[in-house]
Amino acid sequence: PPAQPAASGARGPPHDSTGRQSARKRAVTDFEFGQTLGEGSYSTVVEATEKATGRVYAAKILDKRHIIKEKKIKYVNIERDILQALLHPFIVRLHYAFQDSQSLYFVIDLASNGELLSWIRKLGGLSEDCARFYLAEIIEAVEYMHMERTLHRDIKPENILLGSDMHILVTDFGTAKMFKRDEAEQRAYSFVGTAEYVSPELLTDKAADRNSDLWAVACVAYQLLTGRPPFKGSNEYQTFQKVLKLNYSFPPDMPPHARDLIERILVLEPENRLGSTQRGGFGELKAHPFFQDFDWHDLPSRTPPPMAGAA
Ligand SMILES: C[C@@H](Nc1nc2c(c3cc(-c4cn[nH]c4)ccc13)C(=O)N=C/C2=C\CC1CC1)C(C)(C)C
Repeated sequence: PPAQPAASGARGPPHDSTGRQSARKRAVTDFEFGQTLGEGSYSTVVEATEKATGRVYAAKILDKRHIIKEKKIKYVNIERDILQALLHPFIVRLHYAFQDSQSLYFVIDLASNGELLSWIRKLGGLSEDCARFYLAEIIEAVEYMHMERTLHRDIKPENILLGSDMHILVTDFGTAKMFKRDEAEQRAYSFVGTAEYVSPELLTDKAADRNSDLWAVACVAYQLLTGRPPFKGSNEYQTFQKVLKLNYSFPPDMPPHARDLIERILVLEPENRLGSTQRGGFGELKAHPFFQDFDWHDLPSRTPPPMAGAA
């Protein structure tokens, strides 16, 4: 078509042939890549500044040859589809996806305050108020994923990031599972998460469901307060043994309500966990005495408590 006259004023995103509004494609040349933020098993996450706007994002860069060699194409497509489908203030958003000859690029929200794990390690565990606030945000994010028929399957403090406003941003959906609308079976059999957060049923009959994410949330709750996960062996096998035998203990200074909440979730039978699907979901978690007087209304617009260490 003849060159379009330069439109005056701001133009909305161009319309493609079907007239639908389509976000303009981006390319590698639209960005300046900066420091490495994190390394995944098949990816590197780096800072990425969009030249035209100065906006700073995170770019997850995957090496195509490596993905193909390791037969991970399916996981890459799953992650892209799930990131595009999940829209929630506490979940990272995919802004653009493109590729060049050797890499795939996902341009994502930058979580400029890094991984929750770093804060837990730096402070040796959070104050009860901070732990309560961040556990509440994690519960909301996981409850939303489950309502969208998605299992995360690898919830852990490394995958819970903090934005510039210090609210959480859940990430790393490469091993998540999104069930189709009509898919009756809400159990997934193909993946085992990280040893310290994996649920017993995953180790015995490999079947993960929402109650497996719930188990991981309880492990994170324990770690928020104590600075370490409840099940930790000297190697992965030892850790698995501790999980299967429910072999963990609380420090004496564990706040009683927090101990009660975690004890009621770290139960071997998935359906008997507080907050399990069979018991009606996360509502009974939110009603637990640990959250007494906690205001669950509109968490994204609340100011997080100043990050503080356990007393
Ligand atoms: C968990 C992940 N680490 C990370 N993934 C992402 C970060 C991120 C940022 C920092 C950070 C920021 N400031 N200081 C550290 C440290 C680790 C990060 C970010 O900002 N935005 C999106 C991310 C990931 C998007 C992914 C869903 C596609 C691994 C370890 C797998 C690389």
